[in-house]
Amino acid sequence: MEAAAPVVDCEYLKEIERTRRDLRALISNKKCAPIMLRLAWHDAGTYDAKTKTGGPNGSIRNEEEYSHGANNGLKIAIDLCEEVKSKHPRVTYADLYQLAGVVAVEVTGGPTIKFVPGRKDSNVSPNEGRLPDAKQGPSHLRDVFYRMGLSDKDIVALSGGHTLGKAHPERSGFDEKPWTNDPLKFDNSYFLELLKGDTDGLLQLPTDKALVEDPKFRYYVELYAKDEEAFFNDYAESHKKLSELGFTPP
Ligand SMILES: C=CC1=C(C)/C(=C/c2[nH]c(Cc3[nH]c(Cc4[nH]c(OC(C)(C)C)c(C)c4C=C)c(C)c3CCC(=O)O)c(CCC(=O)O)c2C)NC1=O
Ligand SMILES: [Fe+3]
Repeated sequence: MEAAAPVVDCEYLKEIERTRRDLRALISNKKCAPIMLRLAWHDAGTYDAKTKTGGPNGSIRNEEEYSHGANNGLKIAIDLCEEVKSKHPRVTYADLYQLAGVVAVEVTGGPTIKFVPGRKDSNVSPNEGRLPDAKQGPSHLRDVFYRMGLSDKDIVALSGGHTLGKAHPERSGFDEKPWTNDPLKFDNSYFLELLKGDTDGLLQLPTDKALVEDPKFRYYVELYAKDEEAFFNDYAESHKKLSELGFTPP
């Protein structure tokens, strides 16, 4: 059942700013920026541009969806967001999760991303299998991200979000390793590590390695490794695009 879109009036905008402040405190105090960023992507990354289904609509809060294999561990982030939601009930889950992703990037030193509120919640969860499979390569990445309506540049820029966090064997089966030496600092070090190749103690998924194997992807990896400002600008643009898939700002 589709809920109504929120009325984005002056009061809603003030509530969004109060929510942003609470998210800044929560994410800083609990050092949970990586999992909050992953939650925001996993809600948005189900979008299908052809059928206009899925996308940033808060549906990941439903057990049917957070129980999907690719979402293992995200109930932790959903429960942390519930603490904020209970203080700001007017804010939709769809807006809350995307605002959490924007704040997660900001508090770890990444680019400021302009947040446009107004997403409506949906209780309809897409079937499992819309998020990319980390064990595959370039053509799979293109299949999944093109389905969302995103580009090669978006794929590489968004993968740079792996500058934060680490894998957890009990969630994805990968070794408990970060991608970079400072998993709580948002910077372009992920791309420098990709070009270095394997380093003991650091993680590179097959989909990460795909970015240096494919010449079109590699062009952007080399650009972002040498120019952090170019990465920040492109990341901010791709992050906003992903967080607004299927959403027409009021
Ligand atoms: C491009 C393909 C891609 C794949 C296949 C992917 C897969 C992937 N991402 C992460 C963790 C993971 N992912 C991310 C940001 C992230 N993830 C993501 O891919 C999507 C959503 C499309 C799959 C995007 C587009 C972004 C962008 C910012 C963070 C911050 C963390 C660390 C979380 C933590 O520390 O708990 C894991 C380990 C989960 C765990 O064990 O806790 C895996 C298997 N990430 C990818 O980029
Ligand atoms: Fe990821």
